[in-house]
Amino acid sequence: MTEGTFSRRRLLGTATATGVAGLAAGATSGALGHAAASEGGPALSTLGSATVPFHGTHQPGITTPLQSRSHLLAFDLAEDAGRRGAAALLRRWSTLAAELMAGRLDETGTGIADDAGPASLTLTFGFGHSFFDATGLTALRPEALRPLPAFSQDALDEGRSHGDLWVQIGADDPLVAFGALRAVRRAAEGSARTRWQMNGFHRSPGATARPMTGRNLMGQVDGTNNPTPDDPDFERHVFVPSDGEPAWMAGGSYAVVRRIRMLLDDWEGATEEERARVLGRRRSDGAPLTGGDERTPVDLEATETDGSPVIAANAHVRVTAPESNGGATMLRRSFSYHDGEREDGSQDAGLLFVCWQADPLRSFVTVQRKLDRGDALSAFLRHEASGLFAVPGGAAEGEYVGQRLVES
Ligand SMILES: C=CC1=C(C)c2cc3[nH]c(cc4nc(cc5[nH]c(cc1n2)c(C)c5CCC(=O)O)C(CCC(=O)O)=C4C)c(C)c3C=C
Ligand SMILES: [Fe+2]
Repeated sequence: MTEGTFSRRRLLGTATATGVAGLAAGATSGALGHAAASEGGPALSTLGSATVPFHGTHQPGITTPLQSRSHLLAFDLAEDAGRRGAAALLRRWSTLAAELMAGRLDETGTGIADDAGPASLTLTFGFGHSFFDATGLTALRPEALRPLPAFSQDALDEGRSHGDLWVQIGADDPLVAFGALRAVRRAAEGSARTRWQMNGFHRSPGATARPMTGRNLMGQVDGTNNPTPDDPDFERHVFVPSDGEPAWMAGGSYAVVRRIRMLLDDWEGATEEERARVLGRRRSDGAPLTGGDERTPVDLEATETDGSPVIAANAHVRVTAPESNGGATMLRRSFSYHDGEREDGSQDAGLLFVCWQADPLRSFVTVQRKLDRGDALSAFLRHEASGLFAVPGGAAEGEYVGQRLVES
């Protein structure tokens, strides 16, 4: 993370955080950012002033610490847009993203984010399976983008699934995120129409007494066993290598997006023991049932005195562990959502599950197939929408995202 230069604003400090592991640093700086407004000028806290670079090997919003607000959007190209229209749109979006992420928020043209800093704003762009037919680029569609298989527990709403283009917006301020959303939509006018939009949230930096892994709406500590950028195999698991196929995906990654509703009344009606057994970890502090604290590795071999496994055969952490899936690994970067009440009075709430990997067949599909066959947590979940997107590598200075594809 770097600091941008703001001639119009006074910065109160700096924030440094890189990668998912940097969440703690971001949270701490946010907490310190309550310093009062200085006389004669608006107070821009370290939370507001934090910037994430747009240009680089990888797109932002993948290893960036989770922000507290997100908008996920899919677009379908206008019928007459074609490859040329798509290229022009990607150029407009990239210019916009670079400006907004650097803190030039007046570029939204809306006034919504006036007075705010970029608040770790990120914009990430991807291509769905249908993009390639719509633009005549079918020959360049990656093998890895073939549609996900149907899973027995899927109840997918097609209107809220898939799409030619995908945009992920994240920011630590809701007005900044919404301003970016309006600007992204406006730039698409005439070239693409919104297919679906989902709005997510996560804990605000500084909201906890000490930086810690966030919780989902089931109250579980979620994200503990994510790979981190310091892991020697992190790049290999998450990003397409520089000599990978197709060449335009070098430095890119594949995002699987699933809208997973939680049956919160059922979950909250279960005992604490049952909830722990379902996951294989204690809900209170995220520690594995085999002992230690949140960071202690789960011991999948441990048995009770009667010989039964401490971590049940269908416990979520056993079913999803790389050891149970031939090493399959993904980076989970999910947001919670809440869209009010359903007709039956239950909450329309759950997880906008987003995971990142170099090979979705090897990672997400392998694990989801196993979950589909027998995962205790699945009884409390409903998979309602799905998308798979090829997210190209980051743009170099002077380049736009996806240029290597649409100009090849
Ligand atoms: C196909 C992949 C996965 C889906 C879908 C999924 C849904 C899902 N998970 C939780 C809550 C937790 N998951 C946890 C661990 C975990 N989950 C997956 C994969 C999927 N989860 C993996 C690969 C792992 C890590 C396994 C390991 O190596 O130990 C945890 C435990 C804490 C953690 O490590 O993050 C929780 C909690 C929900 C609520 C959910 C759907 C809504
Ligand atoms: Fe999980």
